[in-house]
Amino acid sequence: MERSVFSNRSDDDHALLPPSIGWDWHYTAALLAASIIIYATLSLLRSSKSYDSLPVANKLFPFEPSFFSRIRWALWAQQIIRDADKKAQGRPYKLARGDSELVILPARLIPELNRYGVDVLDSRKSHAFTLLGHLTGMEVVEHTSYHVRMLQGSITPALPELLHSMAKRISGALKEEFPQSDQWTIMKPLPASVRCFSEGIALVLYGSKMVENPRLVELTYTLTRNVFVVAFAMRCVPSCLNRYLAWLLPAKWRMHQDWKALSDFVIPEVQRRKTMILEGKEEHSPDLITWMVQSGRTELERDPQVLATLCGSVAAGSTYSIANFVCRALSDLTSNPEVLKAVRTEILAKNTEIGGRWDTAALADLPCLESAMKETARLAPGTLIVYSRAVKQDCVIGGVPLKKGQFMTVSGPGRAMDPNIYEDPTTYKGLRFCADDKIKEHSVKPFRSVDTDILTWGAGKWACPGRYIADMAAKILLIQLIDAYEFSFVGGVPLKHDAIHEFLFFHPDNKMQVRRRKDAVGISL
Ligand code: HEM
Repeated sequence: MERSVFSNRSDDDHALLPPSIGWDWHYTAALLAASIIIYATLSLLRSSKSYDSLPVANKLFPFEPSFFSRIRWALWAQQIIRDADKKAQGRPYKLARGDSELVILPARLIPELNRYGVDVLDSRKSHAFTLLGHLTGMEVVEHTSYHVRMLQGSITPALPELLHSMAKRISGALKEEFPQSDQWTIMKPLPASVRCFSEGIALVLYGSKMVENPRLVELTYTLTRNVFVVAFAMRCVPSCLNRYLAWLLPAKWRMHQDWKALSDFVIPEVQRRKTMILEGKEEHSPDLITWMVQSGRTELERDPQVLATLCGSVAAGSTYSIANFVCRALSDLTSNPEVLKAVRTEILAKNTEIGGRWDTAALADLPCLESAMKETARLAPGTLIVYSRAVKQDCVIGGVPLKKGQFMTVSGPGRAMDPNIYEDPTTYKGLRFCADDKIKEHSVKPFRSVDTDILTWGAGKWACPGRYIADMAAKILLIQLIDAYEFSFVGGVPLKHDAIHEFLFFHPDNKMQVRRRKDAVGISL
């Protein structure tokens, strides 16, 4: 009997096998059916293990693969949360985000939530999870809040001292990045604003000497951009694959280079400042590195690599957030010329009153600008879900059982668009907070304060620790832009905000027209 050169089986052996066993569609169909049954059973078992009976948003049927929730959330988060809030009518529900099922609690429970410590509801773990810390190089924020403590306890009180040096850097960048012509010029406001704020943030992070290095300032925004590209793209991919697929992204490689470059700047500087302290030659400089070097108590807080990573993570949380906010505020003011006029009149009057000598008290005394900023933040917050926490211990909040390992959060629009709190909530009313009957109530709740109705900064002990910096930096840019420029939309078409996952943003490619105002007084802070 002749044998195939490729096989050592005889033809008789083949005769014993069922014909074309590998490709028979019956077997394929049986395999598929078995997989579906196993998957459905596992899904049902998983959902039967659920400890609550909360309705689930963004899931079409109980055993829908989570990949579909992921993609829908990445593309249509605004619509999903709006519909879910409407259906829930202030009751808790769950949101299938694809990476996990988040329990969405109503904002009225925030006072009760605030009573729990980080051992029960952990913001750090939640931030690291949301921004894929293991892929973006920011995993360390899960283990320490040293940078948060320094921002709250050292940088914020030093802001009056930082005002003029920050204003100088932002104003210098403004002249470079915004057109100087009095003819209408088309430009992209987001990248221009990002560069302005990177100057201010780099000053806060590294101090007045290091900020002179343009590459370090550039890293403040390129690292941020790459971190977010990696996080946004990989949030669309099942968790088990993202560790590998991330390497297909050019942004991931660029991000690695940026982290390395940042460490090369920061680590020697940390060592230098440590040596100065040992030699009793401590320098006074109100910046994050100086304070972190001076105050580190634990091994982690003294580790130069950790300090470099914490600086990078603060940059990631700040530059684009402020720039997005300011561009949305400008776009809202451009759509509402009567509000812009009131804000401009107020700024010019204040400038005259103080003889052009701006300080933090003057910045805090602009009720029309405050109101316009609050209204922009109310309608287009940086993120649709706020107060996100990882549950570290079983607990019951507002009658809802939360289990260790779950994530909980609060819907921002659910509160900020509530018609019981805001009249005509979907309409932009830039001066709503400084109207005669509201000004008293709102003067004690300025833009920078934690306001559990608008939730711009989250709430509680772990609300945004950079809000005072953001408020000051945003006002420095807005005041100068509003004095010096007129704005209009290209083709007269107003700009909308974009969203990816829960993040709302002003698209970097959005264009606006600007021209210098002939009667600008040239405010300089
Ligand atoms: C308009 C600009 C900004 C907005 C809308 C914003 C908003 C937020 C929100 C909603 C949170 C989460 C709070 C929570 O979990 O309850 C947060 C966290 C944070 N923000 Fe901001 N932020 C802005 C600017 C800044 C700036 C300028 C800095 C620093 C200079 C900063 C640093 C941080 C940090 C470090 C955290 C994490 C806090 C933690 O781990 O607990 N942010 N921010």
